[in-house]
Amino acid sequence: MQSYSLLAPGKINLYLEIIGDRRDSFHELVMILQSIELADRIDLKAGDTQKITIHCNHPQVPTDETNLAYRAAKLMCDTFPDVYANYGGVDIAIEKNLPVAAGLAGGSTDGAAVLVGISLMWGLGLTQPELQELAAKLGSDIPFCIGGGTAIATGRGEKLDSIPDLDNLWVVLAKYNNLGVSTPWAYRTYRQNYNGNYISDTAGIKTKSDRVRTGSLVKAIMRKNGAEIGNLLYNDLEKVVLPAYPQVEELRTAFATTENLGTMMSGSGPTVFALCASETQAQTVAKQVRNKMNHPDLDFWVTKLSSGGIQVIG
Ligand SMILES: C[C@@](CO)(OP(=O)(O)O)[C@H](O)COP(=O)(O)OP(=O)(O)OC[C@H]1O[C@@H](n2ccc(N)nc2=O)[C@H](O)[C@@H]1O
Ligand SMILES: Nc1ncnc2c1ncn2[C@@H]1O[C@H](COP(=O)(O)OP(=O)(O)O)[C@@H](O)[C@H]1O
Repeated sequence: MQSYSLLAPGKINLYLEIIGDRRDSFHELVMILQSIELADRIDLKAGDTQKITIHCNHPQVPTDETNLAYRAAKLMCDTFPDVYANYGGVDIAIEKNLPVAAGLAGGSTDGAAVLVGISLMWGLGLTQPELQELAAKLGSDIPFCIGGGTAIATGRGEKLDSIPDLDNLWVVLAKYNNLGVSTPWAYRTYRQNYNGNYISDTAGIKTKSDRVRTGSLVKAIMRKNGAEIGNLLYNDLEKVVLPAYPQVEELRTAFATTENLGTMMSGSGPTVFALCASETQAQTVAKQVRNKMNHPDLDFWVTKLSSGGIQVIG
């Protein structure tokens, strides 16, 4: 087939602990990543000339070689040059439904969809581990985006262990539409302020000596116990993003005054989310926070947690 349409879901971080600083300029992490149903749509087709082209309906998304979808296509062209020569260029249309620079892996999931789509379009038959190995070359969150669901991510975020998928809960997302947080800035600021927390140095990684606290959250996820999961949400990057963006802290406080399972910033932010037991609860939380904040630039989404990653829809 010469064209494919794919859904590229976003993610939230149920847990993000920075446990070390690495010599390769990345941080050593323990995360629990969770797909959501809110997704971009990617339409791929073979181009007429040996070129990669990107179209996107969102003005803040670059359509040049910095787009992660472009970089994913380029990686496939460079890795399989003979196949590329037979198929001509790649034409990519991105329908952006995920907010941009939001901590929801918007660019990463588009890149993941392009890897999956090109593998199908060129008949490469790459397996999930093979796709994830390619994905790790593009960004730390991209291997997760391929398979999605619920996973423990370690290393810089690219080493994945699946745990039973959580798809029985709902989530409200809120983000100021004129505010984005740069992921490199968030980690750099963390390094500047919290580097002293690391005490041992093994194999080029300075690590904290105290134990990672994901155990109880994993158990709560296995039991699908929403109340426990909500109590155990955690994100180290809140320590740098909330003080620098008081309006995000205010939003988080507004969420905390409503009836939900738990609230947290996702990834490097600035999206704040609340986990909810049902769609009705999620709609009520969104309405209450919208009324309380009464801010024209604040956008809300109600979506469900999802067990799926990149999905081929046509
Ligand atoms: C913070 C998280 C949480 O899931 O997501 P987002 O908020 O971006 O969605 C991820 O760690 C983001 O992963 P991703 O967006 O793929 O980051 P990358 O492109 O690999 O890295 C961007 C930059 O962030 C810093 N970085 C990233 C990952 C990591 N483990 N340590 C780091 O220090 C590095 O400075 C790196 O150059
Ligand atoms: N396909 C893409 N979708 C969105 N942003 C992209 C994409 N490719 C590159 N970018 C760039 O990546 C930056 C971070 O956006 P995004 O991936 O949505 O956020 P995050 O890393 O917080 O999850 C954007 O400001 C944009 O310049």
